[in-house]
Amino acid sequence: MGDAESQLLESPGEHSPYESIPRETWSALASETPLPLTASEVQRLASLGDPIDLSEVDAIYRPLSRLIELSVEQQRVLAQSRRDFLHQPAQPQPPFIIGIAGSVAVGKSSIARVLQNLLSRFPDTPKVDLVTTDGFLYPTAELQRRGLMTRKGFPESYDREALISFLARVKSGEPRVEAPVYSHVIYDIVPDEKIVVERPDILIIEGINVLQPPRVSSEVYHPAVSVSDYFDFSIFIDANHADVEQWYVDRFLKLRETAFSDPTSYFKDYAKLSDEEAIAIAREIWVSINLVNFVQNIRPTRTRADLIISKASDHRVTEVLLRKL
Ligand SMILES: Nc1ncnc2c1ncn2[C@@H]1O[C@H](COP(=O)(O)OP(=O)(O)OP(=O)(O)O)[C@@H](O)[C@H]1O
Ligand SMILES: CC(C)(CO)[C@@H](O)C(=O)NCCC(=O)O
Repeated sequence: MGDAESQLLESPGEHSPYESIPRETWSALASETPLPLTASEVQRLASLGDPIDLSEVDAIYRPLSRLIELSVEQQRVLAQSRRDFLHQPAQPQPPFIIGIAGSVAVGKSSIARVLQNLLSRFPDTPKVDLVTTDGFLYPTAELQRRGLMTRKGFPESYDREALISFLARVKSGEPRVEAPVYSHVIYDIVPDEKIVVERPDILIIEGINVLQPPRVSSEVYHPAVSVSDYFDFSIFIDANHADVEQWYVDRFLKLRETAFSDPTSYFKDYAKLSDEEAIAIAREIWVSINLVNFVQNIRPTRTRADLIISKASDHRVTEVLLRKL
């Protein structure tokens, strides 16, 4: 996409496909949003250990859960009208699929877990499953075979066909679909561990690659499917990349005290590093791998999302861009 084209898409204005909703306007919606958080739900959310401040959950993510529920309700009404028109019998509603994209360490998993909780409070969608695309990375042995160990997270490091087949099976209403599981501790796919998806009302799929366009070879267009073809709603989490680098380094330091100290950890040698050494290594990995991937492959997918959430350096949401209907 050329510079002028992406600017047109991203800057709010009459030709932009997005409307910009500043924080104050968005958070004011909380007072009109049903299902205020009860004391026990606040406790349940807090006990999950997610870093998102509970006042932020209430002000930003609770209105977002309502906005998403509106789409779920509308989709069910439309599906019923279509079946009536086509004289088809009633059928179970396939899962509503939400994609969450954004840089490594931008906070996708934290937001996804909070949304999973909030969405499951609505009577129409009690069963909300969450899957991360990390599980669809090729196992380390395969990445090594393909010479991709320094390209983890880049489009070619994922088994895209397996991911698309997983989504196709979930969307077609298969009763039981399995996804592989990735561990940040062993830095690899966990052998014999699977996450099982059994006809949820909503599936949230979170990962840096979920809005990647279909892969086309050479200049020739040919039929291709993209992961996002299965999405009913998509979200891009955006932040200044210098802030994300800091979050990445902070998480690396935290992991050094916890996961990296595990003797099975791929990074167990990092547990012995001084703060300064660990920070230097984290920055080096960030600059040479994750930042390059962000600039080349992740940020360009921003304007494929239905909703773009912008976060400030303290993780507070500053603006929401919503695709116009
Ligand atoms: N709202 C928040 N408030 C404070 N800290 C946060 C918030 N969201 C995320 N973080 C912190 O930022 C870091 C990255 O968050 P998280 O692991 O959720 O990101 P991610 O986008 O899922 O990353 P990856 O793609 O690498 O799995 C973590 O250290 C997390 O604790
Ligand atoms: C697993 C991914 C690709 C995405 O979560 C990421 O966390 C990652 O491992 N990136 C590779 C470089 C690094 O170790 O940060």
